[in-house]
Amino acid sequence: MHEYIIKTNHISKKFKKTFAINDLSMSVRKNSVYGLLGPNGAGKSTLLKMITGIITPTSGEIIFDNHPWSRKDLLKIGSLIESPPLYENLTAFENLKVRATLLGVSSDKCMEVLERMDLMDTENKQIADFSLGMKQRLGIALALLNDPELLVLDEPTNGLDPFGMEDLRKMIRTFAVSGISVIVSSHILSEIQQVADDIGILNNGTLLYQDKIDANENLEQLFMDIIRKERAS
Ligand SMILES: Nc1ncnc2c1ncn2[C@@H]1O[C@H](COP(=O)(O)OP(=O)(O)OP(=O)(O)O)[C@@H](O)[C@H]1O
Repeated sequence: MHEYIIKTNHISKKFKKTFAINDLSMSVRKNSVYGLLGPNGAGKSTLLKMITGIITPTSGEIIFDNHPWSRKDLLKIGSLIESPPLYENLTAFENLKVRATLLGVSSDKCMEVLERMDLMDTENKQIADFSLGMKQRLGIALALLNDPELLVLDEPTNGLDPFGMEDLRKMIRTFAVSGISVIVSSHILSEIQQVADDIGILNNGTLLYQDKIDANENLEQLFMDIIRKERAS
């Protein structure tokens, strides 16, 4: 079995004259949670949009499961980037059913992902009556419909209260143990510390650090040191 679900080899993304991502090489281990950290504007969303095919790299290569990334790999990649694409006038189940029909996936699968995201009792509730936390979880349920091998979550806890954050953290951990690798971005260090196996620290489009993280590490100190050093150079 190959060790990495995704690797980027020297990828860059240039918008007009500026590089949002500059010569970035990262490796995400299979069945792990990779926490992508970086201050606002560091390039986190740009990187995740390249992995999920929303934008194309200006240069470099993305390797998915040991072969060059192609659009058909999107069938194995689930994502929640920015806000979840939900129809406010439909129920949770109906929202799932729309995507399931497109993917040729059964109604049973819709129920399975609802259960997995702890939304069983809300299947007939309209999205307009959903809390932000429920919407985020439904967004992830949508991303799970095609049984992805990689789940990409861009700041999924944004705007959630501490309970909502904790719920989501627990769910993210269950993905890694059930064979779904996860990339999750955040600028909240404690969030990432509690959920990630590995971290990458991004600043100004450059990956400054990538390594395993354990619960005892002072991530805040590490993050501040790395970013300060970079800003001083
Ligand atoms: N479509 C675009 N056109 C021009 N510049 C862009 C575009 N998308 C992103 N950028 C620029 O690229 C840089 C990185 O932005 P990006 O949104 O990837 O950062 P981020 O780390 O996700 O930030 P945040 O934490 O604030 O969401 C920023 O300077 C941003 O202004």
